[in-house]
Amino acid sequence: MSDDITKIINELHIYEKKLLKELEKDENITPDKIAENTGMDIKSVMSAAGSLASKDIIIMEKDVEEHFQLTSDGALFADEGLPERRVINVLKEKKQIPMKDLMGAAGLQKFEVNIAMGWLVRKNWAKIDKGVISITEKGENAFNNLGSDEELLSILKIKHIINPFELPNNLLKGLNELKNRKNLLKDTKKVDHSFKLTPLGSKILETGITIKEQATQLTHEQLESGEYEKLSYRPYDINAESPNIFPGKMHPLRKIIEEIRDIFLNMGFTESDGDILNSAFWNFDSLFQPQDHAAREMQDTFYVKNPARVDLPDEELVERVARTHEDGGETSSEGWGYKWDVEVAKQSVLRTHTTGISTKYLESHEPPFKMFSVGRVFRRETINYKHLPEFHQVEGVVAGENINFQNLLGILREFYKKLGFTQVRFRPAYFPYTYLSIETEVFFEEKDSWIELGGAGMFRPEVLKPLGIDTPALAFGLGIERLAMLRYDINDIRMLYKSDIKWLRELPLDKGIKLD
Ligand SMILES: N[C@@H](Cc1ccccc1)C(=O)O
Repeated sequence: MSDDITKIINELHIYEKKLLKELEKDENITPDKIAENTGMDIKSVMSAAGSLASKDIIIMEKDVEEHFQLTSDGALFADEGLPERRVINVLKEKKQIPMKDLMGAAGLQKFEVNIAMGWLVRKNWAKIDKGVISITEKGENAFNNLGSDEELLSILKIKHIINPFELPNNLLKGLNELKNRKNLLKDTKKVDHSFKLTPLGSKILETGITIKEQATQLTHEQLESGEYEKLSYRPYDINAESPNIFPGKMHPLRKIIEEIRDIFLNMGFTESDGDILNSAFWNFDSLFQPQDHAAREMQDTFYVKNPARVDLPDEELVERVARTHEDGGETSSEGWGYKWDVEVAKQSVLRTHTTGISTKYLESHEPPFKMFSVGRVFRRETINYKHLPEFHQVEGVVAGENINFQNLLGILREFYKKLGFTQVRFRPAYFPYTYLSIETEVFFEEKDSWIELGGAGMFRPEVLKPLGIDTPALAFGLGIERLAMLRYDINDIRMLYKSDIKWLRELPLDKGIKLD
């Protein structure tokens, strides 16, 4: 216990100690007096007191004192008498006054007439009948006797301010009567604080507190001379509550993109990128996607008006691609058997996938290589909880003599495993540019379902040959937003783009399955 007390004392702020010392000298000391004695300002006294109270060392008591003063109407009535009194003074002799003569007869101001009549009747000092006011017996008696309200009024006239607790009962009655009248009194409330030691507080004082100046900021000299060793320091309460701080951090989508980049870089891939504004040639034609393919339709693809056409690469390459579309060119394929149109290939589009980056890379690099790329893609989708017209893909291509379908499955499995998804499966799919083609799905336990995350396959010779590649090449293009939704447990893809500050602040970025 005494250990605890010492600990509490050690953690007291110097202002708290000063306040306690003052209380030790005089247990009825006021906050103002403490401020005066210690040289602290009153705010510091009150906050030290608040802090002591929160630690149960003192109790803060609040005394609210109410005082009453006269308003200007009140002061007028105190000087001249209440309006009904002034009427009685005249009625005592006249016995009756016609109502219309009241103002002149009793010397009332206009606003006092109604007040006088009201209270004459309420106090039963007069009766009104057919426009004539006549005095009652009670009124006769009142002539010589001041009411308690009037007595209080005359006291207020001299004292100006009174505290109800100081009044005897009869005057308290008078106060209540005056309070019931409109506009005669105003009250002011004064709050006084007083401090009482709790048993813990008394114990602390018994143990004894010493006030030593404490070092708050060390100077270079104090450190150098070793003086810091002799200074006294106030210990910190490391369990004290602290405000929440929300430092800047990476956006969750950016975070997962960075993770994905790390994974591929660590797997020995080279990063590449491409333009968002692309020619249909790179986006579609280089991928052996026929010019009447459904994916090229206006309702799926954003065609750009300005520039409406994009320059094509060198003519020989274009020619090789054209021939492959028409009759298979140098490949053993028969092609699509239609007349290829260079104008269609020149159309400018917002890339619908990142696979065009891979064909461009294949065209300008010699295998063997492993390339990946992360980028935004655009499709004409109606916005809903699952779809956005722009999203991210991670694209990859691996080309070399011995590259095969097994390698593709292995790379995909490895990639998802590193991201924390261990159950991956592949389903047959179709893309015009790959054979074999697959869709990859990962199993998401919390939803107990398989979720489709992207396409992959072995590039067809119709793609590779015109680009000058003679080795096999595997390729994949995987959605990133869906992975982010699984990782951060959100059901609506829009959350990733909404800048919901509460969600962003509270989301733990390291959430997710731990990597090995
Ligand atoms: N480009 C395809 C994915 C894919 C990439 C590479 C090979 C096969 C498929 C898509 O957008 O879904």
